[in-house]
Amino acid sequence: MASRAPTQADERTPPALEADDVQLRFGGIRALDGLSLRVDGGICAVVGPNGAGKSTLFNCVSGLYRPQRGAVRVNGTDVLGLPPHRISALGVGRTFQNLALFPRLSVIENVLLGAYQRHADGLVACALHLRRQRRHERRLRAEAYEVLERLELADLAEHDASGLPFSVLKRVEIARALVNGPRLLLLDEPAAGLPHGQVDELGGYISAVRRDFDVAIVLVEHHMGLVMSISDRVIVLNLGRCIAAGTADEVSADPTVIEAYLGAAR
Ligand SMILES: Nc1ncnc2c1ncn2[C@@H]1O[C@H](COP(=O)(O)OP(=O)(O)OP(=O)(O)O)[C@@H](O)[C@H]1O
Repeated sequence: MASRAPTQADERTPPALEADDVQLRFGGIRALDGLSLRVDGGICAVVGPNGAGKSTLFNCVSGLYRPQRGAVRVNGTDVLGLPPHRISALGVGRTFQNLALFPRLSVIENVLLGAYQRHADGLVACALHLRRQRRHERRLRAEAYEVLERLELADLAEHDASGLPFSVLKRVEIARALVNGPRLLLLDEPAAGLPHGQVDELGGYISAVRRDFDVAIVLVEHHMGLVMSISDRVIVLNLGRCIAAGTADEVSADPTVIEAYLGAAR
């Protein structure tokens, strides 16, 4: 495909995600050590050896951790110090390394939990206005159902999460992360625990979500086959810093990256 010169609109669009000199220490451990990176859109993989700071980065972006220094911007808005539900309302959805679904709730109830997250600061007001609350609940349920339909999961809406295949639960978790219409979706190791044969299918699914929901996706992933096949860009972290960024081919040929992985394996 021929490349085109960036337009003025492109230049004005803030990055989907930007981290600027972020530092987060746990006691003597520097989990993020002056991390800076920029994600403009598409599918961007964040990779790196164990302990590089990948999950810590996600936890800072989604408001679970608060760095001691630096800035994190989502679509140009500074999110540091905001609580998770405010960040969710600003258009950030995420999944977790270990499935965070409630097995005894139905698929749609699990997805609804994602929608309630956006309204966390309005719950008391809702409780005081029950009729309005019921209308509100119906609207959220309709939104959740629509996401399930778009992800071809609507047939399972009333099914308990328990008993569903692991690969389906992964999709339900993605549905929950999409219910608030995020502009940035963080996927934490989506391939973890999947048999090898199902990883390609998951890759196709993530690419379809990116297209159909018009959302920028950042994924932390150890499965290099998945990273190489779906990522527009790859960012490599080591020891809490960004050591390389580029296409999958560029970073996999980068001597600094090879050394970081070999060093971690020694
Ligand atoms: N809550 C915490 N308390 C103390 N140390 C932590 C905490 N969270 C992360 N760390 C430490 O911060 C560093 C970065 O951890 P992080 O989980 O972000 O790495 P990662 O790149 O996601 O690793 P992995 O690929 O193994 O999941 C590690 O040394 C880890 O032990």
